[in-house]
Amino acid sequence: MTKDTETDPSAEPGQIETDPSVEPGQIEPVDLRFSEDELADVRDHLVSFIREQTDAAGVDEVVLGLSGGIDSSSTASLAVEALGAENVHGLVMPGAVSTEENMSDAEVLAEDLGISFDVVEINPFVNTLLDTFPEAEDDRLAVGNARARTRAVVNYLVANHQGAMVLGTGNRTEAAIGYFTKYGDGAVDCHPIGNLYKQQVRQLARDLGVREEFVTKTPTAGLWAGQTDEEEIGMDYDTLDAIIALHIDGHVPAEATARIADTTLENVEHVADLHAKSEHKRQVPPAPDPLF
Ligand SMILES: Nc1ncnc2c1ncn2[C@@H]1O[C@H](COP(=O)(O)OP(=O)(O)OC[C@H]2O[C@@H]([n+]3cccc(C(=O)O)c3)[C@H](O)[C@@H]2O)[C@@H](O)[C@H]1O
Ligand SMILES: Nc1ncnc2c1ncn2[C@@H]1O[C@H](COP(=O)(O)OP(=O)(O)OP(=O)(O)O)[C@@H](O)[C@H]1O
Ligand SMILES: [Mg+2]
Repeated sequence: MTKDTETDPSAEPGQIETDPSVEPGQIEPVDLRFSEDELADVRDHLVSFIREQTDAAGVDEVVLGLSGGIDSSSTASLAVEALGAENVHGLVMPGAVSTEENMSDAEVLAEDLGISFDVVEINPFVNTLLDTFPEAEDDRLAVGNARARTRAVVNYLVANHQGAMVLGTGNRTEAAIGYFTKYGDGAVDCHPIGNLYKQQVRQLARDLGVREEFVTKTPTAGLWAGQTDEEEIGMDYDTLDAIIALHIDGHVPAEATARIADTTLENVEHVADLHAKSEHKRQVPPAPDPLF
């Protein structure tokens, strides 16, 4: 969408900085970023949320998986602000398809934050599963989800043993379309950034001082070799954010959403379909109403 500086208050100089990822002349995305004051309030709010959650659970510590990606980097940074570095523990869990770059970035992030971390190789666990069910070996989704669920087992082993909570790293964009593994990366005690769209996560990450190369790297679930979120979902995150904010959360009709987001009606309908089909992932598993 091209910005109308006459009518768009967010385009006024000084209020919101230009997104450095947008090249001059490139179409600007629907801008969901906070103003400076809003961002400061949101950051405080998320830090307070982590304190409230740990207080309510009666724990001092949190653990979380560190993937080298922006979601875990931002969540870990918020946790350090909320609880202090000594109360945050990272788990770096390489598997058969993790890249060395991401795994070493995860360690760099932990070192930047001054938090303790373990490196846990998940291959032996996943291989044991595949030795038992060799017929699943070529099913990249089933195996990829097993990787995500193995990481959840490790998170909870450490959290139980240390008397800690497991912090989730899910954001609003992923939640809205069910882009997470049920009982994998979705198996956590709370999601501090769970109501932020991806572009707001990027904005917060920069504000928290996360390294720019971590903020701008291509998001990947890392479930199979070469996987990227945007390729699997079929559109870029800025478009996805816009469709979710306008159509799913804002109830703007589909055709108006396509116009405002400068995208196709097919993309809007695809996102609406993903949203509807993933409702079960955002709910507690159902049981029949009691008859008596
Ligand atoms: N209506 C319904 N009510 C109750 N259950 C329903 C259901 N529809 C499907 N199911 C069940 O749900 C299960 C399928 O869900 P699930 O096992 O999660 O699997 P599924 O959603 O098929 O795959 C996970 C997706 O999340 C992506 N992901 C995973 C992990 C991390 C990230 C990331 O961003 O980093 C992304 C991954 O790339 C993939 O696209 C099946 O058991 C299916 O039968
Ligand atoms: N190799 C890994 N080691 C430890 N944790 C992991 C690993 N891969 C995934 N995770 C956990 O699963 C979460 C979900 O992955 P997801 O890709 O959505 O987030 P991210 O990697 O932090 O950010 P991005 O979306 O930019 O890739 C991660 O934030 C992290 O907590
Ligand atoms: Mg990732």
